[in-house]
Amino acid sequence: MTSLAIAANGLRKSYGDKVVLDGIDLAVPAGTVFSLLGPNGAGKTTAVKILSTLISADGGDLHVAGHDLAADPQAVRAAIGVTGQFSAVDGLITGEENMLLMADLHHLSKREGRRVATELLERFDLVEAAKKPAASYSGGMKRRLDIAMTLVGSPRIIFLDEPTTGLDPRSRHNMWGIIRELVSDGVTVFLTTQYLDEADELADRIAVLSDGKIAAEGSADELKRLIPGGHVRLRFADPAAYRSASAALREVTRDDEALSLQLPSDGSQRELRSILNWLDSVGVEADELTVHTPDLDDVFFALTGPTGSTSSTSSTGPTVPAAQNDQSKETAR
Ligand SMILES: Nc1ncnc2c1ncn2[C@@H]1O[C@H](COP(=O)(O)OP(=O)(O)OP(=O)(O)O)[C@@H](O)[C@H]1O
Repeated sequence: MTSLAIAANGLRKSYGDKVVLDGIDLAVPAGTVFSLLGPNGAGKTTAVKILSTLISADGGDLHVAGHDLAADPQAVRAAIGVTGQFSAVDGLITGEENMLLMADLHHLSKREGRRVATELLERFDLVEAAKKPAASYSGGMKRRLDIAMTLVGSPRIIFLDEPTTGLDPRSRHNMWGIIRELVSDGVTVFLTTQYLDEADELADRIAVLSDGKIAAEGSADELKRLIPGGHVRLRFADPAAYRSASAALREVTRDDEALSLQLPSDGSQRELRSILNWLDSVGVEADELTVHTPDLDDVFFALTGPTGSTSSTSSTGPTVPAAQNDQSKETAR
């Protein structure tokens, strides 16, 4: 038994001759947030539907909550919750009735069902609205109710398919708080989203799906380092220090007005140390050093561009004297 909540090896799915998932591998450690990113139609929902037993895969060795998806889908279903584009909320009945219905589906006793419903309605700030028809709820309230309903069965793994699409910024932030709380309770969250800032905020690991394959996978920081564009900016207050630094550094981008120099860098600890050592060795002190990494938008566009996967790995080190620029490209964390 592994500590992976979700493990997929060679997950395949086609519709007719359209290959949607072309043998992808996923490994989601228990108690973490994993985000599957991809453009429209990339296959995110298909992956969620397969892993949550709603549809079957064409191939692959798939385990969720330690159970083989093909051999024991019932056990998988008992361990998971799914919320997302296909909402389970019934608008004709009240929020409370929706919750109690869910409790019935999970075979909770009347008394236990009431207790769980009350607790979750409180937790999701739905007490005031509990006796009103769910159709009258705002988008954010409906999403909260949807997640509350999912939690009635105390799932250890939750699939959230684009949980904040269409929500206003405040509701999105509320939802992020809810997701963080779930994870702090030990729940594993499999999140699909088109919002890169959402993956950046929440996910421990992110996989970018493109053309049926995982184009890249890693933490948000690791992914940002995959593409060129990261740099370190050195700013000087003293024009003389600026001049000596720019004379000594080769291939930097100079900004004579701002007295700043820009060096290509992946922002890793090793590179920063190398830059700092070099500044010390030439006796120059910068007044400000800032690290600029590409954001996830840059990564997303580079990996899922119009021509498909164009993964490129930056091998540009800081432009420090060659003798000191000997660090490998492994990440510092
Ligand atoms: N039942 C189906 N029959 C045929 N094709 C399908 C079916 N379901 C999905 N597809 C196709 O599979 C591809 C992946 O769809 P999917 O809904 O998984 O993408 P997605 O990444 O979730 O997209 P979005 O962000 O738009 O929700 C799309 O090209 C879609 O048209």
